[in-house]
Order: sequence, then C-alpha cells, then structure tokens
Amino acid sequence: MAAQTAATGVRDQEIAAEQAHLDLVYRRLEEKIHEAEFLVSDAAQRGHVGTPGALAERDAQVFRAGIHLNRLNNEYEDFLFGRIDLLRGKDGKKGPDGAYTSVEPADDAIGPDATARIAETLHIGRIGVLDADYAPLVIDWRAPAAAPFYRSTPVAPGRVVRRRVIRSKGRRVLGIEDDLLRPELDTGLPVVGDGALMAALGQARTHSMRDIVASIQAEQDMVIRAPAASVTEVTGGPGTGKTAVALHRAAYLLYQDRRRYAGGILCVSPTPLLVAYTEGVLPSLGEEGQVAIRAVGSLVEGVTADLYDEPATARVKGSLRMQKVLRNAARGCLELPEPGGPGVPTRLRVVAFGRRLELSGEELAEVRRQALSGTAPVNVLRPRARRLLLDALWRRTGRRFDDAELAAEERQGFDEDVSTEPEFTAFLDAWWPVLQPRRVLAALADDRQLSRWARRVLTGAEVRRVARSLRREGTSVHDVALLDELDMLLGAPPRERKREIDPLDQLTGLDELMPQAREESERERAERLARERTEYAHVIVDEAQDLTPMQWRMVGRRGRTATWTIVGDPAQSSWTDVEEADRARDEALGTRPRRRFTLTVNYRNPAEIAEAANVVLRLAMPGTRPPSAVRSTGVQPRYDAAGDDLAADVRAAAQRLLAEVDGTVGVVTAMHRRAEARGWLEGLGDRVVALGSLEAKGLEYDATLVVSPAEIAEESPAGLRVLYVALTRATQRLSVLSTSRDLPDEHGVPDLLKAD
Ligand SMILES: Nc1ncnc2c1ncn2[C@@H]1O[C@H](COP(=O)(O)OP(=O)(O)OP(=O)(O)O)[C@@H](O)[C@H]1O
Repeated sequence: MAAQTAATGVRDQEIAAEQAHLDLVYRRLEEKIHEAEFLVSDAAQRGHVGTPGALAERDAQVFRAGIHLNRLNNEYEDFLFGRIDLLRGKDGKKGPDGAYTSVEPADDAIGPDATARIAETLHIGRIGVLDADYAPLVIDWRAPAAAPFYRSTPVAPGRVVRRRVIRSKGRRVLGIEDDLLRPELDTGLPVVGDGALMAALGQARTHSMRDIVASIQAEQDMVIRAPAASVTEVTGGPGTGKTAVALHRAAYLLYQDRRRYAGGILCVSPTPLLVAYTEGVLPSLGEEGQVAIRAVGSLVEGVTADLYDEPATARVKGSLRMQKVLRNAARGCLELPEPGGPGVPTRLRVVAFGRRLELSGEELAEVRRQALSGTAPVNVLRPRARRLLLDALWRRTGRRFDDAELAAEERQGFDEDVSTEPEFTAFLDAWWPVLQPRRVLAALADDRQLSRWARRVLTGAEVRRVARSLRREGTSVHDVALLDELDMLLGAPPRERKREIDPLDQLTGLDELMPQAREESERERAERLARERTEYAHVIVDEAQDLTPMQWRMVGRRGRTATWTIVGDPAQSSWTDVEEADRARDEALGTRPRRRFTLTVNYRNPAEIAEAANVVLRLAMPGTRPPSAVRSTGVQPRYDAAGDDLAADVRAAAQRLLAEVDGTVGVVTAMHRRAEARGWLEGLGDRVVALGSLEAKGLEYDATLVVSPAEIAEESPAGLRVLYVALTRATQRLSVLSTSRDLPDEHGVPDLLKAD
C-alpha cells in the first residue's frame, strides 16, 4: 500500500514537472502569436500606403504571418509529446539548436561505479520553440536532435538514459510513459509508466487517421529519416504503419529541404476513401499545401473516376498491352468522322493561280502515311501534315523556276493563299482533327474499331469486355490511366491564336463598376501552381502493390525527375500480373539507386485477429512471414453462418458490433454487393460503413464484419489477397458472416479460415 502511494506520488510529481514545462511553452507560444498578430495588423495598415512596392510587400508579409498564425493554432493541441534525458555528448559539441550533436556519450559520462549525470534534457514537439534567449524549449520532431527519441533502444541507447512519452490535451498533461534505456546506470531518474502507447493503439477509431508523431518506432524512424536521394522502398504487412510512415516522411522531407520540395510532393493513394481518411495527418504535423494527396483515379486534371471495372476487364485495361492498342487508336481516330461533323473528306480541292487543284483519296492516304511516320504525338504532327498537303498541291501546279529566290517567293505566296482558303482549313479540320483523349477513348467503345486497333494484341473476348465497359456512363479508375496515356500519345494541341479582342465586347456591366482588377496574390499564385502541377519533386506511392502497369506509367510521368518513397505489401496485392507490374515500376523509377526497408510490427490488429488473417495469408502467399502483432485483447474473432435472409443477418451483426465498440465499424463485402450492402445498413448511423473489398484498402475500423469470405476470394485471381486485406482492417473486433458458399463448419467457421 505504502509503495503504491509512493509510486502515485512520484507519478504526480513527474506530471507536475511536465505541466510546468508545458505552461512555459504555452506562455512563449502566446508571445509568438501576439507577434504574428501584430505583423498581420501592421501589414494591413501599410496596405493603405498604396504604392505597388508596398502592396507587394504587404502581400508577402500577410502571407507569412498568416502561415505562422495558422501553424501556431494548429499545433496548440497536443504538440509537446516527448522528452529525453541524455548523457553528455562524446565531443562536447553543440549544434545550432543548442543540443549536443554526438550520438554517443562522452567517455567520462559514466563513472566507475555506474553513476552518471544527466547533462541535457530535451522536450520534443510538433514544431520547435525557442525561448527569448534562443534556448530550445521544444525541439521539432524532425530535427536531428530529436532522432534519439525515436531511435534509441536498450540495445543501442546512445546517450539516452530515459525516454518519456507525454500525453497532453490542450494545455493539460494527462499522463506519462517512461522507458529506461540504460537501466544499469544510477542516475536517480524516476520511471513512471501508464501504458501510453498501448492506450493510444487501443483507442477508438474515427474516420480520420491520427498522426503517430509521439510514438514513431525505431524501424519506422529509419524510413522517415532515410536520405531523400533516389528511391526508398518500404514493405511490411498490414498495420505496420506504412501509410503513417509515408506521410510523416513527407513532413520530414519538407522540414529538411523546403526549397527543394517547393516543387511539390505527390502522394498517390489507391482510393478516394483512403485519401479522405489520411488527409488530416499532414496538417496535424503542421504541413499544408505542399503535399498533394490524390487517389490514383484522380491524377488527371478534370477527371474523377466513379466506377470500378470487373476484375477481368481491369486486368486488360491495366496491362501494358494497352499501350499498343492506344497507339493504334490515337492514329486510327484520325480516320473516323468527328461526331456531328461533316465526315472524313476523301479528296481535297482548292483553287490557286486561277486553277483548280485536287488531291485524290490515294494521294491523301500517302500524305497521311508520311506525316505519321515516326513517333511524335498525333496532334503535334498536324502542322507537318499541313505542310505535306501544301507540298503535294504545289507539285500539282507543275510550276518550275530556275531562280531559287523567285521559286521560294512564289511558293511562299502559294502557301499563304492556299492555307487561308476556307476550303483548305475546313478540310484540315475534318481530315486531321485535333484529338482529345476522351474522344479516342470513346472510340474504343465500338467493338469493330477496337478489334482493328487491338489486332494480335487482345483476344476477341477481351475486346468485347473492354468495349462493353466503355459504353457505360462514367469513368472507371482504370480508364484514367488510359486517358493519361492518350494525353501523351496525342500531345498538346497546337495553340490557338488569340483572337483580337474588342474591349467593348468584354463589358458585362459589373466588372467595370469595380475598381481596377485585383492582381493575383502570392498565395493565390502558389495555390494555382499547385493545382496545375503535373510533375513533382518527390512522389510517394501508398499501397504500391496495387498499381497496374498502366498506372505505373501514369505515375511515372509525374515524377520524371523526382525522388521516390514507395510503400506496399505484396501479400495485399489485388493485381494479378505481378511481373508485368514490376517491369512497369522499374521503368517508372529508372536506374535510380534504391534503399529497401521492411517493417515488422503490426500496430493495428490484436494478435487474435492477426492469427485468423494469417490462415488466409498462408493460402494466398505461402511462405510469407506475417508481421508480429503488438497487442492482444483476449477477444477471439466471431464466426456466424447466415440464414436465409443475408440482409437481416448483416444488419444484426453490424448492430452488435456497434454496441461493442465506441468507434467505427466497417462491413466488407465482395465488390458486386457494395451498393446492396449500403442499403442493408441504412439508418444505422455514420459510425458504420459498407465497403466493397477493394475499397477497404488501407483503412481501419474498430470492428470489421467480413461478409462471405468465399465471395471475396472468388471475385478475381488475386481474391485471396484481397480477402487478407479485408480480414486485417480491425483494431478490436472481427466478425465473419458466412453464406452457404463458404461451407462453414458447425461453429460457423468458413472453410477458407480453418486453421489446419
Ligand atoms: N508507431 C506507432 N505508434 C502508434 N500507432 C501506430 C504506430 N505505427 C502505426 N500505428 C497505427 O497502426 C495503424 C496502422 O497503420 P497504417 O495504416 O499506417 O499501416 P499500413 O502498414 O499502411 O497498413 P495496411 O498495409 O494494412 O494498409 C494506424 O492506426 C496507425 O496509426
């Protein structure tokens, strides 16, 4: 009893000490906020001066102060989270942040009787805060001085004697969790533990991912801080923190070299759901604007994919064979009449030098063949086609000149006359139209056309599948990569000449009442450039195992000069032709050197759920080593066999899970059931979501209900891996509901999940 009271006393004392430090930090932050507010109001006042120079200066100042304020306010929640107590550094040198730079302790830091003195205490937080004398009150988590907080282990403690995780909410310290990394030393440091990490892992989930800045583990930190050059490849099983690590790495890279990454960081996610789930992480780390998180179906400006293709169709559309088909289509489309247009002309007639000149269908075909020789994009070849037409017409005039200068002059006059003739321009528009990717893709919806362009590349059945899928309303995720490929094959249309604008035409009656049009501000410019950006300085690919070869080509085009971070797990791949995808990935990444990392600990699933999922892993990828689960809840997965009314059974199971957990519930079904399943759950509130198996990628829920594992597994050749994904989404409870197709045993355990 006495010991317990003493322990409580120490804990309270230690919390009080951290509270005192947090108070100090907040006082300093308040001073900084006042400074920033003053800057904003001062800048606003200067705006009244009105000279262009003062306006530009004001804009820049307001922009910077705005960012500053925004950051401070964001960081207010929970921003001080760690502390390390360290021995003196080996060389006694301190870095610019005031901390010792050496990782190893000084030789004399430890006395002969294992006594040691703490020479330095650092607090770690989301951003660095200096006191008025420039001493660090908080070290930014990304600064080199913070690395030992994440990296030190009892095996390799470096200078760290004690690591402390501080849990705080707003201005209040709630708890602390200490790790003694050099227990053999006598330093007199108390050690307090209230299970902060485990408490954080077991917390109820919401529909937004949380950052893990307070508890990044050593193997994760190695990835986050890996040097930016080249390609960083990370593999790891479900729940090992790959997504979290990738996002923290983006924040780290920005901190390291903001100027370099002003070129933008692109993070490619498999689904819009995962984008929505992860979107808050970077702002919580104080980073906004520089990182574009995009679903792979939203990488092409102006196109949003709203459909999924059937697996067999997706397999064709994602395959590299489509490159050839699209190349043929891009060129073949020139020979198709424009929808609603006059049809493809079969001859060209113009009048020049008072004579009628004509090119026949055969001659035109020859000109087209010549113009298309080579690999340049089709729209870019249009001026060449125009020149070749003029050459052919000129030959038809039969004119010959001995004087080269005269000949050139005549020819120039001829070209100008002919090419401004309405017959000629109308002909060119119909015979070599400027093609848009959408138009070409739409042309693939015709079986006959597609089979011509896909000769010896796709089978008849594949042609029918692809054509049929393109006849639907809407755009599928896999169509987006095709549109992007077509964009490259077609090239930018030649620029239209600007029409002379009559200012009187422009009056709308409103603008002219306004003062002079406002110039774009620095911030607006930055935002516009970010929207228009098509190439990035760093590209992060999440769930990389799922990118199809055609998607790799699309993503590769956005990172031609970029450095890369690629995270994925082959055991969760829903793509079937892994070798082809690897080839496309190698092509996208080029010969850049690669650094490989593996994450080994599963922070999401309790051991009981991981074990059930591992049964499927063994079937899906025999020999693959699963990550080890860090928690155990003692709650086994629940197996039930559905009766005649699947809808009612799913609803009841979801309701039961909603009652059992505080946070979210995910109901995962085969893709073809997703719409139906949404109906089954209607009215149960927004804690529960229905998902198709492919949509579950990367997400997590407190509880998951997997409906008919067999249906999910049979949906595609990669179905077992997709099922493995579904089974690894839960942080607390897993329920599996079988249908007769699952052949459940008398305990409701489906055949696929039987352990032996
Ligand atoms: N060091 C950590 N501290 C606290 N939580 C962590 C840590 N690492 C991971 N987590 C948590 O574990 C869960 C899984 O992380 P994440 O989604 O990044 O894993 P993943 O490897 O991308 O999983 P999957 O491959 O299944 O999509 C998340 O809730 C994440 O916040």
